Amino acid sequence: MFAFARNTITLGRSASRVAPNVRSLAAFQQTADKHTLVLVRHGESTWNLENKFTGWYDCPLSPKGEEEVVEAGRQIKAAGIVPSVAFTSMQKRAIKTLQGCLEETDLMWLPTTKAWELNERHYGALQGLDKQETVDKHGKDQVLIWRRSYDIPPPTVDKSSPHHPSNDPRYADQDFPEEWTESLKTTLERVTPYYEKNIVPELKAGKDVIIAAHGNSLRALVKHLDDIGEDVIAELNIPTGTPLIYELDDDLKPIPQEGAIAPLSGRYLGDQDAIRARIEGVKNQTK
Ligand SMILES: O=C(O)[C@@H](CO)OP(=O)(O)O
Repeated sequence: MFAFARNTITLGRSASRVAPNVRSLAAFQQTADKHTLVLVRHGESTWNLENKFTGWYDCPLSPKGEEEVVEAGRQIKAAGIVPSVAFTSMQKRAIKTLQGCLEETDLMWLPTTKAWELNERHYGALQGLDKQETVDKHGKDQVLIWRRSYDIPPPTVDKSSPHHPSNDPRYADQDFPEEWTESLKTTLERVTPYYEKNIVPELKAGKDVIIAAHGNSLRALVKHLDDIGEDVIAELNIPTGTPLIYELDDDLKPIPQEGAIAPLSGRYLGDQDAIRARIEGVKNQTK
C-alpha cells in the first residue's frame, strides 16, 4: 500500500472533526490519516571530508555540507511538507542542518528542541582517528565490526580524554560512566525512549515533525520505526543532507512509500541515483 496524496490526507483530518453526517466518510479517511516525520542526517561535516571517526566531536559542516542542507530545505519545500515542530542534537553539524532546512522553508521560527539523546553514536577511543589508517592498523573486518556491528562498541575513553563527555560543559547535567563508548544498541537505548517520550506526543497531537540528527542516531531510529533486524541494519547507511520522509499511520507505524529503498519504508527526496551513490560513499569510507 502506498501513501495517499497529501491533500487527501489534509481533507481527511478536517473532515474527521466536522459534521456527524460525514462520519462514515471521516471513518474511512481516518484510516488513511497520517503523520509526517522528516529525518535529515546532517550535511557533510569537515571530519566526514577528512574521513575521521567523529562521534561526539563537534565539527562544523564542510562547504559542500552547507550546500547540501540548502538543497535539503529546497526539497522539503518542493515536496509541500511543512513541519510544525523540530528536534535536533547538541552538535553543530545537525543544528546547522536543521537551520538550513528551516531557512529554506521559511520556518526559522519553529519551536526547536536540542537533545543529547539525538547525538551521533559516541565513537569512544576511535574519535579523531583517520578511518582508512584505522583499517590499515586493525584490519577491515575489525573496523567494520566497530562501525556497523549492532552491539560491539569501539574501545572506551576515560575521563582523562578530551573526548569524554564529562569534559564538555554542554553535558554538565548528565552523568556518564567513567569508561565511555557506544554501540548502535546502546545508541538505540537512548534514542528510542527519547523519541517515544518527546516526539511521539507531538505526532499524536497532529504535528508534523522534522528531526536533524546523525548517521547512527538515525540508523537507531529507523531500526525502531521499521523494526529492522540486527543483521540487516548492519548493511544500512544513511547519506548526508538528504531528507528521508516517513508517513506514519494513526498507530505511528510507517506507511510504505513509493520509491523507498529497502529496508526503509520512508522515501528519500531528491535524485535517487545520486542518493544511492552517496549511500555507497558512506559504506566505502573504510574499504
Ligand atoms: O564518524 C562518525 O561519527 C560516523 C558518522 O560520520 O561514521 P560511521 O559512518 O563510520 O559510523
